[in-house]
Amino acid sequence: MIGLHTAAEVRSAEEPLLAATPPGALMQRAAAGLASVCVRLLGRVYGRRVALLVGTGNNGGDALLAGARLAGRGARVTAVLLDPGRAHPDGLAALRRAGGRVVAGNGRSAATLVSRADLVLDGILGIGGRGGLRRDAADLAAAAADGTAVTVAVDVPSGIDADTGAVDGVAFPAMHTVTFGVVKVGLVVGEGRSHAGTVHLVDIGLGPHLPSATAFQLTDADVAAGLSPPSGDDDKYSQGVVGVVAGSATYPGAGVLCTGAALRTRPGLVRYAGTAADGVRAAWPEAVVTDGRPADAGRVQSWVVGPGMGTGDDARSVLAEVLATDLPVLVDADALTLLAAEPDLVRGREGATVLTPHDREFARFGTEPGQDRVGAARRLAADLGCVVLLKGEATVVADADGTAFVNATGTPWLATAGTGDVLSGIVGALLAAGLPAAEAAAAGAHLHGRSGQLAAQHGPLLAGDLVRRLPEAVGRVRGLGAPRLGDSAA
Ligand SMILES: NC(=O)C1=CN([C@@H]2O[C@H](COP(=O)(O)OP(=O)(O)OC[C@H]3O[C@@H](n4cnc5c(N)ncnc54)[C@H](O)[C@@H]3O)[C@@H](O)[C@H]2O)[C@@H](O)CC1
Ligand SMILES: Nc1ncnc2c1ncn2[C@@H]1O[C@H](COP(=O)(O)OP(=O)(O)O)[C@@H](O)[C@H]1O
Ligand SMILES: [K+]
Repeated sequence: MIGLHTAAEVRSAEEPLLAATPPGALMQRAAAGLASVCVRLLGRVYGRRVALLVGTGNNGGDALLAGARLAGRGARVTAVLLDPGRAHPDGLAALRRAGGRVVAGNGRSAATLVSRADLVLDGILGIGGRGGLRRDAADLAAAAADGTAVTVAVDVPSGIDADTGAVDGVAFPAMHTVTFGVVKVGLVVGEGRSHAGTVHLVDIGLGPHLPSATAFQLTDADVAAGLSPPSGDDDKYSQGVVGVVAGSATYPGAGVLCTGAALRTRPGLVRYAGTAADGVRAAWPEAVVTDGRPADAGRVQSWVVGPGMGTGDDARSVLAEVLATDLPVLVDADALTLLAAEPDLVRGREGATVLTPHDREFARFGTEPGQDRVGAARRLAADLGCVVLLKGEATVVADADGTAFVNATGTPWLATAGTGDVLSGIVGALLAAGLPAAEAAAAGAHLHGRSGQLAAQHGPLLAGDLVRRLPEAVGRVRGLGAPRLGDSAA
């Protein structure tokens, strides 16, 4: 698991480390790591044009010291100072000693220089930044975006909120972010994620001083740990039986996709109850199907309720029936609309409840998610005593105790009808397999994203493609690679 940290957590870890290291040593570690990523990105350093955007804080100091290292290897480095009287003195001196040039950042010539550079290093603001970029800085960020340079943010893209990823106005558009000590939450979620590009982590020794993280990103290995294959003692029941209430006579597709996703994630047994029974039976002969109520379906270890089932009285009574059990229940789509009108249906449930809203469904519970998506998911989770999975480019999962996960997988091609129904089936299967609810939701989002990446390798994907690629996604996450003809079934 990758811990995601806030600026305050970084500051608290820096304090003892700064006290225990010689003055300037930490910044030199950061600058060395930063320069080495820049060297890799440039390939050849000698003669390349490097522009440093330098603000008034230590973030600008990092850029200047890294620039000095690049100048020492023959790069033509120019520092563009946003506030020439307040640039980091040691950094400035080092750059000058290495033969770098310095210009003021408020003229047209500075913008031209930036637009013609091979590499632009953004050292305007780091974790001390507040709010969006001011005029001069915003013009330079625009020049970098319009030019052909590789754009690299120092620690965080200037103008993003390091804790939330929120952008107030303009922020630096980085292709790469070289971040120090820990991955900041704001680099992987919301607008911060798209401004950060590829994140490179440079170890500066913060580890022993860091408080435990409360937000995490799962890796393939973390997800694989929850996906152990069946043992010789297992039978179709012991793997966890999923109950699906989804789709309707008018919209059978949601039932078909959700049931298929549950089957393909953990093919023990899936029971379906609902009015799309004929469609589900035809698509998935492996499922046990009834057109009756959930109670008629037989025993299950988790329920998935909501996709395409409608919001009428019958749907409401089915939702209430499922929520009255003490089993884990995933509530999605139409069931979320019903629940938003009666949130007490989930407060105080004995079994876990996972809500999987997209932004519009989330807003039905009272407030828009806004730019702090982790905070918004945490607040709703705490209010309702549920796990909240807030969908998006980076899906966020929050547990009622504040533990959060930000998903690292996926592709914008997932923005197509029915992919949410597939996610519900995947998470339902993981809940039935016994994973704790927040982990099931986070692992489900991870697998869903991996399946999306596989399905989108050669172009657009449909929700059904996601279902088909799920076994391969599970195999890849477990490190098994793509199966070849002749491989043994074991
Ligand atoms: N403390 C340390 O020893 C280390 C710090 N590091 C670097 O230091 C950075 C943090 O440095 P600082 O605390 O100096 O903070 P910053 O470098 O983020 O700069 C803060 C300064 O910018 C001004 N400012 C804030 N918002 C602004 C805005 N919207 N427009 C214009 N000016 C604004 C503030 O008044 C303050 O003077 C980290 O992000 C990292 O890059 C690294 O070198 C590692 C070691
Ligand atoms: N731009 C995007 N980038 C990555 N994933 C996305 C994007 N837009 C949507 N998704 C994902 O696609 C799925 C869409 O779910 P949802 O909106 O419920 O669709 P539906 O109701 O049609 O099934 C979610 O898992 C969401 O995270
Ligand atoms: K920066």
